[in-house]
Amino acid sequence: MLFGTEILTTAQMRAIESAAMESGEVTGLTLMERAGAAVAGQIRLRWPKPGSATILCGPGNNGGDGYVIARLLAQAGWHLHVLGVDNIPGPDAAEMKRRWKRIGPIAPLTEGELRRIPDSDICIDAIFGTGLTRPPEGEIAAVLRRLGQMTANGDGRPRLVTVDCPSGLCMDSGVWLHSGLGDDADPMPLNATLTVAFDSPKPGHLLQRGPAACGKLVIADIGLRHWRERQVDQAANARRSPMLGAIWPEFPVRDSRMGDFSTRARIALGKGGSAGHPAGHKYSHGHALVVAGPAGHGGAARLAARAALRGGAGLVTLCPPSAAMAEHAGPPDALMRRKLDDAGQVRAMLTDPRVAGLCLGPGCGVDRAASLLPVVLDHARPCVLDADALTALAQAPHWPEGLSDNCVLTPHAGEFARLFPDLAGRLAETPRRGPAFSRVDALREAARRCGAVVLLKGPDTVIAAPDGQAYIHSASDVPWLATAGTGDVLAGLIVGFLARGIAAFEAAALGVAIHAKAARRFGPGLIADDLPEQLPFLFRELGL
Ligand SMILES: NC(=O)C1=CN([C@@H]2O[C@H](COP(=O)(O)OP(=O)(O)OC[C@H]3O[C@@H](n4cnc5c(N)ncnc54)[C@H](OP(=O)(O)O)[C@@H]3O)[C@@H](O)[C@H]2O)[C@H](O)CC1
Ligand SMILES: [K+]
Repeated sequence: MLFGTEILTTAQMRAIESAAMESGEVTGLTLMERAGAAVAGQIRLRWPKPGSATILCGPGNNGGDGYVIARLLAQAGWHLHVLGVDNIPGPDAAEMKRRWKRIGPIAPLTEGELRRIPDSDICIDAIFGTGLTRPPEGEIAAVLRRLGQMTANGDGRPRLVTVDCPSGLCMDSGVWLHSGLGDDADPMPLNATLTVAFDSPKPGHLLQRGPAACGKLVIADIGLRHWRERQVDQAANARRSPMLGAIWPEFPVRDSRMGDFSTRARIALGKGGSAGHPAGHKYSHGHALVVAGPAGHGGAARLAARAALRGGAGLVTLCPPSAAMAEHAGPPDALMRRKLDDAGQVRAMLTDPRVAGLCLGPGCGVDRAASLLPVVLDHARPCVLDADALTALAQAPHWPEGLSDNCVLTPHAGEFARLFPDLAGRLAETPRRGPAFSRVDALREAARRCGAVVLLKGPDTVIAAPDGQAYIHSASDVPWLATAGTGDVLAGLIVGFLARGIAAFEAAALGVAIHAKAARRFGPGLIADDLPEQLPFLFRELGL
């Protein structure tokens, strides 16, 4: 299943590029010309009136792209300053450098030179691309630092455009590589207006610092689709490289092999939802249980239950302890209530085969979650474990054993650190070499260890299944989603989808995407209560 597009690691990208060139059907020079033309084209699209540009060219093929851009912008009437490394790069970049030299000079790529030349309308960073393996140091680090200072105000002048990626960012993880020599030796994080990347997004464009560093991300087609599909399929068939996808609902679909988001959502929800059961009974749409906690803490579970209802579960029952029943007396009237005081009562409820999903955690209290958890896990019913259930799980004697792949864990960073302290520790280390340990690496390992689907929440949510399949969902454009209670809504939405019969990995992915879409649709000022109310409109817009 692909929502929108695949994500390629830098190693996969290199392999695809090599396969294309080895086929003899396309040369490296042609690919470089297409890459440079794509960037020059995007610049001219945004700034149609020729202006002034400073182009910084590094020692490898990223620098080669920079020389192509220089030639094409010069031909379009732009006034240019080109700075480059005094080396003999690989043959393609060397040829592009020669072609540029017939048009204009190359000044040394030094901080002093960058200070000397007058400010331009745009600076183009073609220093490092996917070939970066270690932190920039010395003169290049100083250049990058100066570039960061010059373009710190993302909307001011000069604007920063990066070729393939911001230089210094590890494209497999989205973190800046550090020399360990201190701030003055390390480049300042870049803050681009536009990044034009080639063929496919890389994890670093979407994870951690990537979205802020890249600015607007454009993926340019440079004619590698044929080789990409072949390589990705071969790797998947050989089970060498499990799929890493982007859930990118707003992103235009590149080519016909991939369904767009609404098509995928229609297929998934149609399977278990009303489209699949035209004369469906409420139980055929699934019965979800949402466990609530002690009196005074009922809001979180009610939010989750409301989201499960709006998400399309046929029936949702909220299960508070007897002492808290009274506080759940209000709307929605569609919500059933049933008291649940001990593990024996959960066991009795779960003997009903119509219970197709259970949500444990939001507002539950750690002790109560811990007392109910063994029975929930014993029944291996599709479930979402969130919030207090995750804290209880981390303290459980047999953790990380006992889960199954129809279970979704939805930790935020703190809960993830309690569940997988070693993985959280590795993520927190200062990255000194690329490829740095990424959130995708961490989540794949977490899901493999515990045998469940794990979803790490954040502006760059990562979801992984025990077989290694993973998604990145980038929601850096909806910062207003990070507000109290939105996680409870997400847990409820996923359990609603589980109850509809959707498999855990897909239910988690759909839940994350629809949750963010609802926030995007509502806009700033959103509170968690608003999210479920957006769902009917969204489903209608998606044609569900
Ligand atoms: N994807 C495609 O199909 C195409 C990509 N293109 C462009 O090519 C780059 C990748 O080019 P590559 O030459 O592999 O890598 P870079 O240009 O990013 O950099 C490699 C050179 O930089 C040196 N390097 C790496 N890290 C450092 C550092 N910290 N300090 C100094 N120098 C560094 C590296 O040297 P090594 O010693 O490590 O070998 C290389 O000399 C891609 O991003 C696209 O822009 C094609 O143009 C079109 C097809
Ligand atoms: K770059």
